[in-house]
Amino acid sequence: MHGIAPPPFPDDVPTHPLLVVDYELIQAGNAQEIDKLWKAATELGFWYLKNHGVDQEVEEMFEMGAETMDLPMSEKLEYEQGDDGQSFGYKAAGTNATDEHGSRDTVEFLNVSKDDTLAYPEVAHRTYPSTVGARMDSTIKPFVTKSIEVNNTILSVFEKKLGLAAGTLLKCHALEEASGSEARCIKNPPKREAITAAEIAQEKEKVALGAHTDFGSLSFLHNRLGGLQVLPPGSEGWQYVRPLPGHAVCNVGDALTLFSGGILRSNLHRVVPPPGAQAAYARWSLVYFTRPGNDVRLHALVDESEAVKKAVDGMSAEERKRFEPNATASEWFSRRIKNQKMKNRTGPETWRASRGMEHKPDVI
Ligand SMILES: O=C(O)CCC(=O)C(=O)O
Ligand SMILES: [Fe+2]
Repeated sequence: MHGIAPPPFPDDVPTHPLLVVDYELIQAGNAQEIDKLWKAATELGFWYLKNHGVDQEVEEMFEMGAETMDLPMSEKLEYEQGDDGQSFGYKAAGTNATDEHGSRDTVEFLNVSKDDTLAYPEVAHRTYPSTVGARMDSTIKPFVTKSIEVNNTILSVFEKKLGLAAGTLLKCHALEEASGSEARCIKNPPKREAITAAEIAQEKEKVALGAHTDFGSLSFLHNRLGGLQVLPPGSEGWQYVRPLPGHAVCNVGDALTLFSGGILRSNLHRVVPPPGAQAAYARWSLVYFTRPGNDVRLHALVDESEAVKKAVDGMSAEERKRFEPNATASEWFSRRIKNQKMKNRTGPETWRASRGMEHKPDVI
């Protein structure tokens, strides 16, 4: 982020191309662009988003993240995530499992709640390090507000495409309702040496953030260095997503997969160290997660949409059960958060209990 500019993403590393969606055209209701977004969201569940207009806010959020991670560890730990099954606060590196064997993640991050941001200076859920309060009004609120706008625009496209009445999905993500929605700033520390294409091919790189699907509805992600990988449907191997300047990476999470009866795809992804010479640099990323209101029940909206009903009717009985998890958004979320924590681990079963809508639950 600071100092010398990192080298570019290497050319000899295979990447998975994502469709590029133009946010301005989506806003303007351009039918062709809406079809492209729909294709991306239903086939891979990931796409690039350009012309989203949040660049300045993203830069400032990265500054806030760097200021926070530079605080003494003792201060950061005062604001560590609690045991309440919510993810807000600071997470130290190595505190989550990345797989069922208990390998540890290498990322530290700071999660700032949407509710705390909008309520500030009142406290909705919890307090944060001094660096957060100092930038709540100038940096965090503008980022959160604009990200919500972008994600809500996309939600309303999905709503229409699924044949749901206007406002059905937006109501599940009402601004004034308490939710797990949050901004996350992530730091993965640098490696001493470059990671070669041969090592990448042999999958020798250490996983920084284990294979997962996102818990909520929509993720609006900004990164600069490589490291994000997707496991495309039908593929056996992980593939890098190349960061493109000015382009966010957006993806669908479990809640939308559940609401849509699997029509919208919540795809597996993970983070490994950046490839090639980029590995010697700290990797920063920033996400805004839109998640349903805490009390919203997660289930396929079969009574509200013919398309969703048809999708669910076409499933095996076993598959259909996965789409009736009998959980509210907050129950779904806290189960996943708690069971990935190393300190709650009793064995492989703990990590397995953290799984969501992954199509290959065992992959790492
Ligand atoms: O850092 C990234 O590129 C992705 C982060 C991610 O997948 C997450 O925080 O859920
Ligand atoms: Fe993710």
